[in-house]
Amino acid sequence: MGTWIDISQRLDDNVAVWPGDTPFSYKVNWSKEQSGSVNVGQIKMSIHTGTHIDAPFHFDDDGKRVIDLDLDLYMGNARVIHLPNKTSIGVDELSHIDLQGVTRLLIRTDAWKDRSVFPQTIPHIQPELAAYLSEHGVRLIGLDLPSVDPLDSKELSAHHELADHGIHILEGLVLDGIGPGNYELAALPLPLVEADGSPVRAVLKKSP
Ligand SMILES: Nc1ccccc1C(=O)C[C@H](N)C(=O)O
Ligand SMILES: [Zn+2]
Ligand SMILES: [Zn+2]
Repeated sequence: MGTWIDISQRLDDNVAVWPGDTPFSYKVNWSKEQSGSVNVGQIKMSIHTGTHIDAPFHFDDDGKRVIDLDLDLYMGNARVIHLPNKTSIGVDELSHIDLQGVTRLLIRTDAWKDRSVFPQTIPHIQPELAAYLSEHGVRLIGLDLPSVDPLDSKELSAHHELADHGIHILEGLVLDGIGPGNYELAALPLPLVEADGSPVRAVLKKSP
């Protein structure tokens, strides 16, 4: 036992939230005393808090909602790579890495140091990387960051280019201490019918 490693952010009042977005809250809305039998909780949060996936509807009004996403994207073999101290991540940063057979690519940047505060700047994905990754068969990109674009971006070019190349986005991973290599990943979205994304519980298991 204990072979699955949790790579998700914990969800409590300390979780960092996109500036201006809905704060996270959990409360017992109907206590055992009130109901006579059970504590019944309620959560309120932005979908883009903690470890989550973006559905294309997040940045495209005509894009797929969470319920339309292929679950195979979020379960199966994944490659973890370590790219610390970058200001951005593009083809140059990945040129030394053999992506043969990599469907799910998780990038550990270590750039978000104190996860209780929202970062000021992050290394972003260069939009041109999308075509390169799709040529190599990548269908999911995951990062230990709250976005694939610069935090002040309005165009969200990387989000759009990735989606246009059939690459789905997993954000807010915790990859501290995860060595580069091959793993099994599970990070399933909730069956939210209309949503623009979903919180996930992301876990990794080292492949033999
Ligand atoms: N939560 C937000 C609130 C307001 C404005 C943007 C956002 C985002 O999350 C966008 C971000 N670029 C993203 O990676 O999805
Ligand atoms: Zn998001
Ligand atoms: Zn995003």
